[in-house]
Amino acid sequence: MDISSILQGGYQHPVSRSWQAKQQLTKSMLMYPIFITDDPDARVEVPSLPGQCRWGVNRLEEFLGPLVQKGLQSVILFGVPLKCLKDMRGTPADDPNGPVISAVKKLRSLFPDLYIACDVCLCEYTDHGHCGYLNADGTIDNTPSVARIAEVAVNYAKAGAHCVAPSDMMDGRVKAIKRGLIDAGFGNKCTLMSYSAKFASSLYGPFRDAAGSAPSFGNRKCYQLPVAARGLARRAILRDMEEGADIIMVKPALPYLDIIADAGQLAVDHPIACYQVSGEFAMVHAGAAAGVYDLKTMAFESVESMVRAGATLIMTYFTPDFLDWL
Ligand SMILES: NCC[C@H](CC(=O)O)[C@@H](CN)CCC(=O)O
Ligand SMILES: [Zn+2]
Repeated sequence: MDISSILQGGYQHPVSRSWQAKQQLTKSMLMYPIFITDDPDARVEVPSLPGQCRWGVNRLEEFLGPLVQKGLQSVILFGVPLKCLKDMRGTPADDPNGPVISAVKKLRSLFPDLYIACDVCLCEYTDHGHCGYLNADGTIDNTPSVARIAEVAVNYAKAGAHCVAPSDMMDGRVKAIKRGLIDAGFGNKCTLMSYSAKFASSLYGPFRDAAGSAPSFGNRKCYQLPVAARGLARRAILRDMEEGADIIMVKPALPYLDIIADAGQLAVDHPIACYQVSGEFAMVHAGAAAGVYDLKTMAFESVESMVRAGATLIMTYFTPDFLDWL
């Protein structure tokens, strides 16, 4: 046999196999999405998201303390207000006493080294459940939506967030947020992580259950990207880079590894993030429960594919598990 035919000698041992990955998954690459509700003492399990809960601010130390001890380095907050009065502009989004701003302040004091990102969107706070303002005909009214998203982002930065992450997909929101952060004196203090290539995926269901954020009518196909739209994703990534995004995110992740790879080539000097969304997480659990594969093995296989595609920051609900497994 020709010498060039022999590859197995390079990975016959677990140690030499570990060297074959260009980048290893590490704890610092994991950002944990967490749900904060407006009952301060709540701990409410989310049936469609195995092991995940909606937490009240008074329970955050009990929830995150052990994870911080195991090496948790970053979280991204999602507000789940159940007692607020939702309206067409998403007024509760930046309520100074609301779940997100209260949690940012609490976490900053509890865990000074924890990196705190805030998802910025209106869908959890609008009475219609869309991510922006609506025109009378039900279409997105982009300009006022962008102004409101920027206002919410700046208020999260003022509350102490290290990062704001607009998941709304309104056109031009990155530039508006960046301008707002600069004008408020946070341009050099708060990271802007943009959900640049975010697709109108069918994999958001469990999240919408958890957050109560499903649109009351229609869908998000006029502002989230068409699932087959590689060109639009590339254009959105380039646009957000130009508008001042510090981190570029692709979402969902596993069905979009090609987009993650594209992002790494287009935004070669930016960190590339990806979000293993709720439906992906539920799928991995469902397959394991059905006996198709071992849960831990599949969790690693799915997330390591995102690392291989070029992601250096991964939002995943498996974060607590990986803190034990890594
Ligand atoms: N701002 C929209 C929320 C959005 C998807 C959606 O409901 O359209 C995601 C949160 N950023 C869902 C994330 C997930 O499914 O885990
Ligand atoms: Zn939204």
